[in-house]
Amino acid sequence: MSAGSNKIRVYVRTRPTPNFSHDVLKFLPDVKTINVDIKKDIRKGVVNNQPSNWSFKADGILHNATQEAVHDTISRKIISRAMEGYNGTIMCYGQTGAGKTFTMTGATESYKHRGIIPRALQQVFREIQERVNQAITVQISYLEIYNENLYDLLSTMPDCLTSESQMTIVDDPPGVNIKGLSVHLIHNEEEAFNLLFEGETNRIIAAHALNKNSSRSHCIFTIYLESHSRILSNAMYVTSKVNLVDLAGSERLGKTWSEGKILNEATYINKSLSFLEQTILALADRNRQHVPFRQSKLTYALKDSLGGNCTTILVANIFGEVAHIEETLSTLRFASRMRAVATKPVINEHCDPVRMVQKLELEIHLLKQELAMHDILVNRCQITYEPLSDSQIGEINSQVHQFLEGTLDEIEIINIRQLREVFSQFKLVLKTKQKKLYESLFTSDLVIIKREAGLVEIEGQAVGEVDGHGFGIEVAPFSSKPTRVVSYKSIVFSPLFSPSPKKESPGTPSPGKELDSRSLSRMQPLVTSGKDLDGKDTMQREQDVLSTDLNCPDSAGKEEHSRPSSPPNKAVAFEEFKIERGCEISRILQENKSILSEKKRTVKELSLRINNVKQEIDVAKQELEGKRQEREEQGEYMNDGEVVIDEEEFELIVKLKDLKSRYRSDYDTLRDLKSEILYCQQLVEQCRYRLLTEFEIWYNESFLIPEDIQANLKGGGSLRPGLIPVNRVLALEEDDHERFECLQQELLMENPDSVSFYNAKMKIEQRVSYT
Ligand SMILES: Nc1ncnc2c1ncn2[C@@H]1O[C@H](COP(=O)(O)OP(=O)(O)OP(=O)(O)O)[C@@H](O)[C@H]1O
Repeated sequence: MSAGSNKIRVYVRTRPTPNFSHDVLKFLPDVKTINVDIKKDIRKGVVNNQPSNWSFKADGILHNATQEAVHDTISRKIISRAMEGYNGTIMCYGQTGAGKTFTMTGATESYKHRGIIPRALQQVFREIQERVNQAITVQISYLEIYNENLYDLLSTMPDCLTSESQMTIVDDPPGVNIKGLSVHLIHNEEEAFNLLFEGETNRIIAAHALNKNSSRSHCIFTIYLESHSRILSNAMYVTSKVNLVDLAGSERLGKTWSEGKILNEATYINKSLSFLEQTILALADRNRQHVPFRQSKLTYALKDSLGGNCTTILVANIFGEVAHIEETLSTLRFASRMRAVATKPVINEHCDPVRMVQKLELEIHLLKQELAMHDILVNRCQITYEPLSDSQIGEINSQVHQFLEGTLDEIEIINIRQLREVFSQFKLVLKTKQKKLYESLFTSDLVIIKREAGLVEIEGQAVGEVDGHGFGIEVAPFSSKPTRVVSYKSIVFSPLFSPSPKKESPGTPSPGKELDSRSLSRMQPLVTSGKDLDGKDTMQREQDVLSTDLNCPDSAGKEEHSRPSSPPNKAVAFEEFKIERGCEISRILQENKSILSEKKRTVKELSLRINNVKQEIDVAKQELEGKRQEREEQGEYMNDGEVVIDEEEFELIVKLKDLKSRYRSDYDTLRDLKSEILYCQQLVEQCRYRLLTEFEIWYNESFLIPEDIQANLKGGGSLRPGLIPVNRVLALEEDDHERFECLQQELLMENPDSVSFYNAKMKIEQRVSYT
């Protein structure tokens, strides 16, 4: 959180003196402007043409101000903001003896004259008491920079383990830290003051002419604050640090009459202050890319405070006597430059990982309770929400496979975790399939493609074979299939009820498969089981054929002809039969044969086409394999884990897919056509059988069975055609005929339903006897 961009604020504080030069230093009524008017005779050695009037701007002038006023004006607000997470820095700059230490620390022997540090510490603990909703911890450290060396002013404390040599300045974003500097946790004012005074005692002080207690070093007293909310259970907390800096006095070496060690110190002090000034100049110059913080320990240690994310205030301590006007001018110039430096205070907010985990755990616990209550209300008590075990994941994997195979209708979703796992398993299956499919494009085995597509595996078979049943294109000729060869001589009588074709016979179209209805409708079955193709039942069609025969114009005439003394040649009679009495059956047979041969021709053409496609597939696969090898030899391009192929290879893959699609389509057509052919063959056979049977009946009746017996077989007679075996009928004497008639009547009386049974039995016997 940023509080916006600010400039370093500057306050001028004067050391009270009865000899204050009001003529030279004039504070304007706005209490922000200082005019310096130096009379030429005051500035000895100054060239006359140099300016002798200056005007300096400050954010406030604390002339003869009390310690309390100084604290109220300068440090109170910084401490308050530090409690909220903003860093703050207060620096005292000025010539030696101008009152820097007095401002910062104050007179340690006088409570009334205590400086900013003790007052800040007091304010911190008072605010802690007031901020009951915050748990604030306070720590302090006290660093001294003397002759470019770092010293821990609190290292003499019992709990301090740091030695001087271990301290280094570390630029550790977002701030600078003094590694090795002891930081002390304090719980109240008293502990804080103890440490302050301890530090003051350890401060290196060397007396010189201007200040008998002159501090010859830069001191940084730091207060560290960390604030957590007592109300909110969130894991956010703020930290801040307040640097209270008492710089060593700027001085003119000649003026302080320093010599020896003191002179050496003064050199260091002036050097570091000079670097501080250069740093300030660099910070104030917006065009400067580099700010030389590291050229002195002081600037490096104050890197955060100078132009960082910190509220910074400079106290320009001046000693307003005429004798110190040059130092005063120098201090005011420095202060003016400081006012040009921008700072950007930012709240230091952090997240406590431990508290965050605790908070989230608590929230999870509460949500689980809510969920459990919800499940009880909707009768889902058996549901658990723990992470899935390996066996549960395995079960989900199995369910997904069953679902995809169709053996499982649906996967019951019980919770989000399970749902996510289901999707994950689907993804896994999909990726595996994709990988296999891709690989299959480069294999020479067509079988893998068919398996992926859910088609029948035809590995090791000739093209056109189905499941190894030897249904080969141009491989297994139809003639090799068992066909019923009906001998002209073997059939002598037509059964009223011929055996029905088996429903599941190879030649019968499989259920759900539509045959070529146009060509099949032209096929004319003579005998089928139940209903035939045009909806007539078997008995009806049988009667139609018989009636066709009876209606034949020549047949009636033939009956009128006188019977020849000896039976004619059967072959000649058969040819005659086909033209006359059996003309209709013969015509149907010829039509069926013609349809059959047409379908066989189509099969032949289709087989040739399939073989050609197969050859094209083989060629395409060879080319694709060549491309793949070439790609592997030249090194493969990868993109997101996928192999990149060139356009030619892609076109080959597409072509191969197209050819395989055509192959599958033609293959399916061929399979259906083969079923139709087998069915047609059955019809042709049935037709042929019927023709021969009818001929035998006609031939027997016309030339072999005596006429008196035939009279009994006709309508109104006691015997019906086919009821009695011909050989037996022919062998019966008159009495036997009567007895047989009686026996038959008895049997029919006893069991009328036995007619069909005896009828069929007799026909078989008749056929055997004629054979
Ligand atoms: N505002 C003041 N009111 C009363 N006495 C003061 C004030 N400012 C300074 N003094 C006195 O002036 C003397 C010098 O002050 P101080 O030690 O604070 O100067 P300094 O700037 O810190 O000098 P140095 O840089 O040498 O340490 C001290 O004895 C101090 O008590």
